[in-house]
Amino acid sequence: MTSPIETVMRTAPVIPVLVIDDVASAAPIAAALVAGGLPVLEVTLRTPVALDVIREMAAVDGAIVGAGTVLNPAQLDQALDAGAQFIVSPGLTDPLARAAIDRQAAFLPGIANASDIMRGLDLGLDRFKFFPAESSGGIRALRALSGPFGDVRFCPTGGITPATAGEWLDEEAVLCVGGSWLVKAGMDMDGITKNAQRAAQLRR
Ligand SMILES: O=C(O)C(=O)C[C@H](O)[C@H](O)COP(=O)(O)O
Repeated sequence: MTSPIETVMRTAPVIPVLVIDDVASAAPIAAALVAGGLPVLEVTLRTPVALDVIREMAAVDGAIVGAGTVLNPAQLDQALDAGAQFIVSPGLTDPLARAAIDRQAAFLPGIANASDIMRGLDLGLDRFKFFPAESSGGIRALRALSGPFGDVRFCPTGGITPATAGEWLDEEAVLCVGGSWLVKAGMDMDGITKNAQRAAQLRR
């Protein structure tokens, strides 16, 4: 059976990683990304308004909104209460993983090495964010990890660019990639939609 997080990972080739400071921009940005063909959105809990941003974006037609930078069970619960449909963490801790499993949340924890993956497998998890992807060894590291862990699938994130995303997506172990390049401060909505359109065409 396809797990809820795998369904999210297979929905679009690229997950925009969003750091939004201004709640008023949330719905227009989400709509611009959805219009460009990227409905899966990761709102990082890096700004004080992130939970409000999740609420606003979750109300946008077609958007599948998750929370990123979720570090502990308290943040997990806040994000789920705000309407997050999936939960992303830069790492993997027992308390967070157990809480995510307990809440039946679609959960994408970060891993960077074999030991992280093994802890995840022990908890029953086999879909991971590979973070930080480029500085942890890039595609060569991912291929090496896929040897012993052939059934594990990844969303590499961290250092991925429009120029390299396609190479990552060519890897069998990669279901999608994450990146912050789609939305940067000062971009207008047309620019965001164009970025999304280019990224959406990267599907294998
Ligand atoms: O805050 C978090 O927990 C994260 O999710 C980290 C982000 O995924 C990366 O910072 C995105 O990496 P870039 O695309 O290289 O900017």
